[in-house]
Amino acid sequence: MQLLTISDLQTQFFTSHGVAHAVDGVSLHVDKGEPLAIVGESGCGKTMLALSIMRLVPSPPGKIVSGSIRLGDTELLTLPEKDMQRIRGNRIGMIFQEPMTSLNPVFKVGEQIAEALRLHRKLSQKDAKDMAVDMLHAVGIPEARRRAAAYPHELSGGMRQRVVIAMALACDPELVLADEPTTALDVTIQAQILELMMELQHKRQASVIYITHDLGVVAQTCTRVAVMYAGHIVEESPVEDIFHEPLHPYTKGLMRSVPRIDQDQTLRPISGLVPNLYDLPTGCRFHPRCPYAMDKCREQAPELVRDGSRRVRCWLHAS
Ligand SMILES: Nc1ncnc2c1ncn2[C@@H]1O[C@H](COP(=O)(O)OP(=O)(O)OP(=O)(O)O)[C@@H](O)[C@H]1O
Ligand code: NI
Repeated sequence: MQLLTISDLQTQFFTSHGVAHAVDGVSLHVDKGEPLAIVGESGCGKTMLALSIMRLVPSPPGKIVSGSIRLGDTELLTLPEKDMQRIRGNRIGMIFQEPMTSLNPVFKVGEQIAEALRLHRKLSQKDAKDMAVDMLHAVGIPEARRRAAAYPHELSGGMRQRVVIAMALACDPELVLADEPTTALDVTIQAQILELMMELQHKRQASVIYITHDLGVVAQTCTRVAVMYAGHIVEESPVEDIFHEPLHPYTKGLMRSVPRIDQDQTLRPISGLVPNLYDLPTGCRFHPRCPYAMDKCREQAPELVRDGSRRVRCWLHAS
């Protein structure tokens, strides 16, 4: 069953350089209880896709220009702002890279979680406080009752991110948007936080959109992967398929850039740069970096074509 259905979404930035198509005709769905990964290099539109779902695109200069985003039966893009406020933090939880973007430095962490519960779940002061402590305990914070009285700056980065996860999950959201939730943390803490998120996701049957640069990270945790390049989805596949046989040359390049224990440890990033969104190449947006580029790729843009459970935007796979 589909929980989130995005159709032909266009999110653009209007600046003195021109118009950047940050999210350029994205269609994507997430099933109930499913963890979906979105991967791609910096500047491909991953964060703007997530912010579009929350209706938090910085505006101006950004704007959702067209398309549809449905959460269950609710069309989010036409919802009045006050109804959207009831969805944020309640039906949709958010976890960002930097925990301090979600935490208020002047309130105790337990109070911040309790406040969300009072607001969305209409709990009494005491019940909200108790539940906040339970949540801190659930995300593996030791001495949760004592830590609930701490201010964000009194906690380590890893503990702060756990607080953010506790806050994002407190109201039992149907959908969690996690935008590089562990990038700012130590590698060992990263693995712990990831495991914790996935355990909670599984327990609560929440859908998750997990945004990351790192294909390696998604291998064990997600069921499906969407690969973004220059505002487009260029491939979407079940996770086993994408690791076994990536279809798009860009996905192949991303896979090769993942260091593997069983092979040599050298990183082999894709050569060349992500195109400037204000000055896109003709034809396929990846052709200047593509080792398989043909004349056709320079001239005509391929469509995202479905093939069974997979979708790919590449002339090599357009039969
Ligand atoms: N405040 C802004 N003003 C103008 N353009 C912006 C702004 N924020 C984003 N953009 C445009 O949107 C594009 C997509 O940005 P986005 O943050 O979604 O990338 P991303 O894939 O999340 O990258 P990263 O992996 O670095 O987080 C950028 O390349 C840029 O052209
Ligand atoms: Ni981003």
